[in-house]
Formats: sequence, structure tokens, C-alpha cells
Amino acid sequence: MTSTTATPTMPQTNGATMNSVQTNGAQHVPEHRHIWIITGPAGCGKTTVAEYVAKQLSLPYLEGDSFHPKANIEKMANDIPLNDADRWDWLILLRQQAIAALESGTTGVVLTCSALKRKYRDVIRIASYNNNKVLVHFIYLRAPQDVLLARVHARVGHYMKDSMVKSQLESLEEPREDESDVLSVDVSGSMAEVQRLALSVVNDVMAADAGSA
Ligand SMILES: Nc1ncnc2c1ncn2[C@@H]1O[C@H](COP(=O)(O)OP(=O)(O)OP(=O)(O)O)[C@@H](O)[C@H]1O
Ligand SMILES: O=C(O)[C@H](O)[C@@H](O)[C@H](O)[C@H](O)CO
Repeated sequence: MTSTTATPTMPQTNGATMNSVQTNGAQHVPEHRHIWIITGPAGCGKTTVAEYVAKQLSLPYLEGDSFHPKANIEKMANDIPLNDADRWDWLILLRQQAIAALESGTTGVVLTCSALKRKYRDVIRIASYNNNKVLVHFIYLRAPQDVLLARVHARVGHYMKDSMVKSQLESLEEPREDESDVLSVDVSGSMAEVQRLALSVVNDVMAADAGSA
């Protein structure tokens, strides 16, 4: 896992440059297509970060929570944590949706998904197994429990209450060093700082990928 806590120095990028890379005046279409999964427990800022990154890079954005079956939402709204069985089909659906987005011709897609456990991340990783042009990246939004609690508590009109934060953290398997496709971002800072940091992480990966093509 790569850990990123510093303020980014990468320049802001407008959307147009990310779907193709300018190399010595020639238009170069990048070889890889990227699935950017913004992960972490309830309240870490997945939606806030994903919307920003997708907008800045002109990429499609899929809100993972909107693909949960009604039964899952009802469980969570009733303070009942989801279990593995509740999540498998949802994770597979998210993977399919991300692949479908890439097949529509875009060079990347941004997806929010809690992906709390390693085996859940593995379900998404399968997206690249049969297609070596697809790269899967997880942006793990790391926050201490008190920050999560405060953010979920302050949010109004959402099915997920702060009483669920504890179970989210109990389920959470923080990405380990050997998960080299995970980039970790400290989200304790302000919204603008975190958005900028996450974007810089994505830009760094894109730049490295373009350089290696
Ligand atoms: N860096 C930040 N500083 C302060 N507040 C933030 C920050 N990031 C997000 N928030 C706020 O915290 C709340 C949770 O953020 P957000 O909905 O983006 O998280 P999430 O991970 O998508 O949550 P969930 O999965 O529970 O829907 C929102 O009210 C959001 O406005
Ligand atoms: O796997 C899960 O338990 C869920 O995806 C949750 O993480 C929530 O849907 C989300 O965070 C909303 O608050």
C-alpha cells in the first residue's frame, strides 16, 4: 500500500487531458483503462471525493450505494450491519457496471464502494483478470473513528446512522502492504484538502502509466 499524507504538488488537470495524453505534440491514446474505486467505511468521504475526481477528470462516476438491493438499504437503515452474503452480488454488480462503463469508450471510471474487506476488493480485482488493458486502483480514505462519527452524525437524511460506524470499523480490513493497487489518503483534513489530495494521487498514477506506455 502506498500511503499519501502530504499536500499534493501535482498541477490541477482539466478533464480533456486525461482521456488522451499529449506526447511531443502527438495525440497518444493511453493503453490502459482505469477503474478508480474510492473506498472506506461510512462517512469517510467516498461520495465527496468521487464526485470531485470524476468531475475534474471528466470521467463517469458510479455511486456504489445506489446499486445496493433494497433489502440491504433497509438492513442498514435499521442498524443491522450487512454480512458477506448480503454483499457478494452487490460487489459483482459493481464490477460489471465498472467494466460496462469502460466498454462505452471512456478511459476510466470512478466508483464508490466501501470494499471493507480484502476479499471484497478481490472481487473487484477480477475486472483486470481477463483484460490486461484494465487497471484497478483503490483509493482508500483513511479516517479515525471520531472523525467518521462526527461526519456521519452531522449528515442529515441518510439511511446510515452514526450507530453503524462501529460495525463498519469492525468489518474493516485495512489494506495491507502487499495490496499494491491501493493508495491510501488521509482524510482528516478539510474537504477541499482531501479532494485535492485524492486527485493528485490519481494524477500521479495516470502520469506514471502514461510514462510507461
Ligand atoms: N474532508 C471533510 N471534511 C469535513 N466534512 C466532510 C469531509 N468529507 C466529507 N465530509 C462530509 O461528511 C459526510 C460524509 O461524507 P460522504 O457522504 O462523502 O462520505 P461517504 O463515505 O460517501 O459516506 P457513506 O458511504 O456513508 O454515504 C458528508 O456530510 C460530507 O459532506
Ligand atoms: O458495505 C457496506 O456496509 C455498505 O456499503 C456501507 O459501507 C454503506 O452503504 C455506506 O458506507 C453508506 O453509509
